[in-house]
Amino acid sequence: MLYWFLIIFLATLLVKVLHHFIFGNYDYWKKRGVPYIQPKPFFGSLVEVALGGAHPGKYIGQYYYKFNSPYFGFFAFKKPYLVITDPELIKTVLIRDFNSFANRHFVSDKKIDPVVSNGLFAIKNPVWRWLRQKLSPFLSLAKIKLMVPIIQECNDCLKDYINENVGKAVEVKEMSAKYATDVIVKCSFGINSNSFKCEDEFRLAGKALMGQSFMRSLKVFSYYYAPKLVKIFKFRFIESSAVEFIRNVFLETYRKREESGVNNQRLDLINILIKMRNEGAEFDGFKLDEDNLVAQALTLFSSGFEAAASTLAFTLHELAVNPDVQHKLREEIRSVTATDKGLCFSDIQSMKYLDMAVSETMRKFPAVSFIHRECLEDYKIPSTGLVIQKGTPILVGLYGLHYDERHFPDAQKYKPERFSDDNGSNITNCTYIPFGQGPRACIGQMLGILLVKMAVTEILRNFSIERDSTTVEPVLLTPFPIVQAKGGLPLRFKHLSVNF
Ligand code: HEM
Repeated sequence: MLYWFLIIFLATLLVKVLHHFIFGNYDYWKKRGVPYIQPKPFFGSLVEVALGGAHPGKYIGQYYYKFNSPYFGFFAFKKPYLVITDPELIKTVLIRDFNSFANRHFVSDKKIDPVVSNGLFAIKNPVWRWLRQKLSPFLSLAKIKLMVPIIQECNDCLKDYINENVGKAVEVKEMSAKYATDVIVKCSFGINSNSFKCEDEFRLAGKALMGQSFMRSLKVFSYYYAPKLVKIFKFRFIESSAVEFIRNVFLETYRKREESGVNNQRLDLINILIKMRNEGAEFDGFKLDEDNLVAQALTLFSSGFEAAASTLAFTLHELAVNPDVQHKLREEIRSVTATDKGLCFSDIQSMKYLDMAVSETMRKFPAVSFIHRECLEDYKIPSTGLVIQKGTPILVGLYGLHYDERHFPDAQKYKPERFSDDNGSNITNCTYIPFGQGPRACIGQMLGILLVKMAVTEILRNFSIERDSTTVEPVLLTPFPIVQAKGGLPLRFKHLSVNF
């Protein structure tokens, strides 16, 4: 009798343990009355994404219409995540109650990746707030204006490159990545990376950062959705070769600059970091030692060039497949800029249609799919009473938000007019957030926009942009976490018959 009792007891225990291992707490959202994406045993709700069958932003985005709720849940393996969809709630999380959500949900483990974890993107509050305040002067409006001549030099290289390739199919994503690399490296470090002239090491480092290999995608996926895999396999977010290259270049430039003395007129990133270090800046045990200096340089480079390149490439694509928009934009550029002169900041700022076109690109193809936050203390949502538990990852999905027909009717269409003075003022707050929102929004927004606008202006002043026979429209996104078009973005450039 005892024997049978023991067997039944052990069998029940085994079933329970197995059930927990496979299904975890998959009733977590149900118990709280939150609609959720049904999980698959063990893997959770993102199996299709993890297996490379769907772009994460588009995959999560499709559920915006399925649930009539200000939020919905999903499971990454067994961990519950909350996606917030209601603009008021997004405003509450990103701005109003920011202190309860100040950190990005992203692995930040100094033992596994000391460089990335100490960079502005990954570092946790309160060190984050202190660091952000210190780095902000590098990307202030006054500094951005001083960067115009530097960007113009990179623009000239871009123009030469297109001139050499007129009439041929040009992969504009790669072209835009070269240009954005040159701009960010020159503005941050004062170095010419010359990506158009040779397969420069900065460009190679960029490719290592943003490549779409299986391993790269797995690492990016794990940093957001499978932190345990990061810990078990000690995944470094960025390839060691890329880190080493940037470290060497950065420190060499840093030391040379330190020896020659800081020129206060030229407050690029290196000079700002030298000043901070000389002032003995330190907060809560966080010091600007060499590793932490390199971390900031690498973070700005890696966060900046891909997003800006993606925005530029998709803008060029949309201009090629919407010739009426291209024509209208060229007319505006023609009316504002002089033929024989470089571009100036006020010209760029004064072009309303240019701003509308770039804004519409960032609505249709936000370079970053999700805004990630982590709940830092149990938090009761005022409007519904749901308590978000401490440690819960919160997502705002830009592909859901920007394609929501209630806010952007005919959302699949490229319509810069959505952002005209008349229409733009009707856009509901926090339904259009390509740079995120609140204190932790993109620090490089002004530089990113400026470099995109200057390139578009220079290209349209000199060339017409046309489809190639291999251009795919509508664009399909690859299933990788980094936003990329399937089959690339091939286009052709022609000289304008009447130059201006
Ligand atoms: C068109 C170009 C760009 C787009 C669309 C873009 C988009 C974004 C987005 C969506 C975020 C997350 C914001 C949030 O969590 O609320 C972000 C963060 C960030 N971006 Fe950008 N970005 C661009 C250009 C740049 C550039 C040029 C730089 C640097 C030179 C840069 C540096 C950063 C950094 C460091 C962060 C983390 C900020 C923090 O946590 O305090 N970005 N960006």
